[in-house]
Amino acid sequence: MCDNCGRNSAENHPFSYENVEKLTKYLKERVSIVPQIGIICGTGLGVVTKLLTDSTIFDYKDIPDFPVSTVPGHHGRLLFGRIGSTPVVVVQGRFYFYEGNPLWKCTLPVRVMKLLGVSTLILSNAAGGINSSYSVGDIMLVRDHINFPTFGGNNPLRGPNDDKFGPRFGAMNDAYDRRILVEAKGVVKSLGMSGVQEGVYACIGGPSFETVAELRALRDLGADAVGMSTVHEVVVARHCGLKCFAFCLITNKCPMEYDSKEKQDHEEHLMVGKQREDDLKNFVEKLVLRLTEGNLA
Ligand SMILES: O=P(O)(O)O[C@@H]1C[C@H](O)[C@@H](CO)O1
Ligand SMILES: Nc1nc2[nH]cnc2c(=O)[nH]1
Repeated sequence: MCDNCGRNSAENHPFSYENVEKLTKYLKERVSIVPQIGIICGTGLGVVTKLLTDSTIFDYKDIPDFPVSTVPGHHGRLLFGRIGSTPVVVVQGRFYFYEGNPLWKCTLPVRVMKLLGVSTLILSNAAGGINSSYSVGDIMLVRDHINFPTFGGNNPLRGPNDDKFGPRFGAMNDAYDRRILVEAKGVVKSLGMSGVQEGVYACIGGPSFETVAELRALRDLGADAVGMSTVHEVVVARHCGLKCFAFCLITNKCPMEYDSKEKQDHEEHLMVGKQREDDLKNFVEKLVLRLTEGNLA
């Protein structure tokens, strides 16, 4: 039984194929673009929306049955448009577990994107740097993740499985598409971008940041960066067969020592995003172009 809504089957569940289809129909009736690539913007990373031409914008509050965002600095918009000639849909404003949302709701936009026609998902986030060689403003290409909420059973796929989206049990050893990662590294090289890393992203539930002991434990378990999002979306995206690529903007160095002067602060994270805006915009633009040209999207 689903402990979020008390239902025993996927039928009529708010995340059921039929209900997501209904929600998607509302959008399809109002926009002619059929998006190929979906982009989820992390905190302070909304600059990607400036790349769009031919755009149609929906506020979440105007889409029937769509959740709304509550986090400061976050828009709540779904944007359709083109980057170059590639049709895309951009989710600007996530839904977080720490806001009190069940994980199926946090990940609803992923299923909506799937039914809109998306085949590849680009996800971004703001994250704290755990790896001691990382600096504020670095970009980390995600090789893999550690999904801590799932260790405790908090998985967005918990509850009745809707086979129309994907199987009950799904592999996650190929969560991040290797070929897209290679292309992304090619883009970094061609743009001459500095401060780019590759590593493992760990997700904790938030909203409180980590203690020093927690950060040391994360480091010892193999995490290079830590945040509060992305992994749930990747789980749901892989379940319904979307290819995934993710990157983090390292907005702060995590305080690994008790006398550390580093302090995690949401407002500062937003500012770091602003400082790296141009690089991030160019990176996403070139990546989308390359994926389209190489038939990888
Ligand atoms: O959407 P992301 O993962 O970028 O958001 C992170 C996690 C918190 O919402 C916030 C903390 O500054 O940024
Ligand atoms: N959990 C977590 N999320 C972040 N988002 C941006 N920085 C951080 C951080 O240091 N920890």
